[in-house]
Amino acid sequence: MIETKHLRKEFGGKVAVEDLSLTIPRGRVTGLLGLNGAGKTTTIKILATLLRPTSGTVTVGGLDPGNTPHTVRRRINLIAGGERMVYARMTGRENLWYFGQLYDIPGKVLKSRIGELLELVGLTAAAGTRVEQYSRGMTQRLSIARGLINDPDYLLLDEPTLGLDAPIARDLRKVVAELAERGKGVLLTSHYLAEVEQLCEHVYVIGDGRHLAEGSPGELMAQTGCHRRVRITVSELTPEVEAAALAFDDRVRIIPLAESGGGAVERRGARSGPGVVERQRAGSVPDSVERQTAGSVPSSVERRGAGSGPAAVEGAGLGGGIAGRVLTDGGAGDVIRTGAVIELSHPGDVAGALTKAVIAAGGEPSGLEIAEPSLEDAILALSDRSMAVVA
Ligand SMILES: Nc1ncnc2c1ncn2[C@@H]1O[C@H](COP(=O)(O)OP(=O)(O)OP(=O)(O)O)[C@@H](O)[C@H]1O
Repeated sequence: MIETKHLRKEFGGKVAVEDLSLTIPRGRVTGLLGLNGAGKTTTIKILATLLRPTSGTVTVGGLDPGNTPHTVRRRINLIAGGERMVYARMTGRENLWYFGQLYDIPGKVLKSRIGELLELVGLTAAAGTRVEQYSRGMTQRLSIARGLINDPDYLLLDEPTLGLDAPIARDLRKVVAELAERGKGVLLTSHYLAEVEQLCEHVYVIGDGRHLAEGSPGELMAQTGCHRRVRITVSELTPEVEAAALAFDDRVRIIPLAESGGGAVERRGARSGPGVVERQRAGSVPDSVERQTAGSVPSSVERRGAGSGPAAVEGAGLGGGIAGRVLTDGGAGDVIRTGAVIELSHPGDVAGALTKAVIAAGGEPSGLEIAEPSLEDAILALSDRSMAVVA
């Protein structure tokens, strides 16, 4: 395994990585996540022996790269999605041959390995074409093959699918999963969190260079209180419906839809989180907006207090076509309410039971939306907490 203990890296006076201890075993994909500037690339460069840590230790299969850099470099390789790592004037096969020779791989072994790798990344037919004629996806796949040319035990992937179209990224993910199945230890950083959820059994979340949390994606979501979110739209919110919803679970949030007037009021059950408080006049643009389509994972997630639901929703594509503006505010005196979103973040499968409770109280649901919890929610919640600590 690769192990770091109390890793620290300073650039001048700037601390990029602080007291970071990680374990990257063989046979699985380990994720390293954090917001921009969290220290991911610095960490990966240290593991790839491109940077020396200021203090702390790194071992690769028990070996210290500081003492045996050549041996360690034969056992690891790095693929950085944002960087061109192959030569444009050479063909795919020539690139692999060139990089293979840098590792002193005997000709016969290298020839058959290149054949296998071209096959693995789907470039056999394009092996004789110059890379300058490759598409971005083909170049990226060649970079993966280049990263495997020394048959490393550990592969460090820094944003490997950066800028790739969905189908190409999907193919690459398959290759990465297969590599782990074959026993390679993979460390992955990616801003595509769905990719991380799909590939990683274990994820480290870092912020300001420090360890914030670790666990499976599911565990991280549970740790941060990110649950599946059910939203039921009712075209008319009566006191009975409101009471029934709040009685169903005290985490329920009632979010009236303002049809006219200067604002709306959000009410929460006793256990709901604090959320973000915002005021807004009719017709103005909200500061933070979350948009999502029914049943989808949110495409953008606003920053919010850990564990709380969204504080602002506009045009949320709820079934029934009701586009409502939802705000938090203290006074509801001037609000004409015509309907509401009844929202509940809950670990269980409560959509059916909550809908029944609403109907039993005389409510008429016009839309149901279920949003699965996302790793993005968890990262933002963890990072928000760390920012709060730093501030
Ligand atoms: N060579 C350098 N000199 C000075 N500061 C650096 C250097 N490299 C990184 N940093 C700083 O260290 C911190 C961590 O940077 P790093 O690139 O490791 O973060 P990251 O998590 O990879 O970010 P991103 O997601 O934006 O790529 C940042 O504040 C960055 O500005």
